[in-house]
Amino acid sequence: MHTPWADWDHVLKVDPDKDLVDGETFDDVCETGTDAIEIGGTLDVTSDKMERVIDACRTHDVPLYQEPSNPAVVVDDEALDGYLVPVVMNAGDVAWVTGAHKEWVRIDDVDWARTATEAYIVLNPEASVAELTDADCEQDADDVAAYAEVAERMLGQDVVYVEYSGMLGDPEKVAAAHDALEEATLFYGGGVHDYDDAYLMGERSDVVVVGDLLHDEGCEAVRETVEGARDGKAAR
Ligand SMILES: CC(C)=CCC/C(C)=C/CC/C(C)=C/CC/C(C)=C/COP(=O)(O)OP(=O)(O)O
Ligand SMILES: O=P(O)(O)OC[C@@H](O)CO
Ligand SMILES: [Mg+2]
Repeated sequence: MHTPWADWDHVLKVDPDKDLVDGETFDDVCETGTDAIEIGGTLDVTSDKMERVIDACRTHDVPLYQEPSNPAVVVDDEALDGYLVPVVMNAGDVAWVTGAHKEWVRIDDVDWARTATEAYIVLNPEASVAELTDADCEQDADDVAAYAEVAERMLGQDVVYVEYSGMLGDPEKVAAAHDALEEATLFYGGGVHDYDDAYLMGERSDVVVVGDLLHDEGCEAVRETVEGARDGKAAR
């Protein structure tokens, strides 16, 4: 699979279980200027909710990826540019490192040409993803850097994802992950609510991921984060 994310500054994570702001449509979502849409989510995600988002986005030319939270919700749809499958480096339950992945590969016919993984380092203990995966979120900057290096060097990961979902993360820890990587792309997601947050994380990562803001405040707010991520990266 080629690595389109190498050119991205910003990704919008659409939770299929959450509504858009009143009056906004996926046409507006696709016009925010984001570089790609990841259809993700943790709780209550079903494949028909996924399909609804895919159908609403398929007529636009924004790259569209599914980030499946478990094998049962993987949607087989040519409208998807591909799948970005999390591997949770600091999960307390091995199911979220290789267990679910083994089951997916055992029962499904995976399209490896369109499938890549994201080596997640989950750092917000309040996030659903932390609870679901029993993640050990107590990681210092040198721990985070070491996980990033293991992901790239030992596990050959192209994407490392520092996940603070629901809160703005510690910039030092994000920078530590970024400094530990040679070729791999660092995604940062969590609590980005405005231009300044996006700029701050754009300076320390390669791709800024925005999720809840879309559902809480809408597309204009998201547009601000696209600018902030771009400007922060350009200032590096
Ligand atoms: C092997 C396959 C096909 C799937 C398993 C993939 C894995 C390891 C999933 C575990 C991590 C996970 C649940 C990722 C889903 C995307 C994500 C991080 C959603 C954000 O969830 P939160 O923001 O914590 O939840 P809410 O915002 O919904 O409360
Ligand atoms: O919802 P937020 O806090 O923006 O986080 C985005 C993404 O990292 C969630 O997986
Ligand atoms: Mg969330």
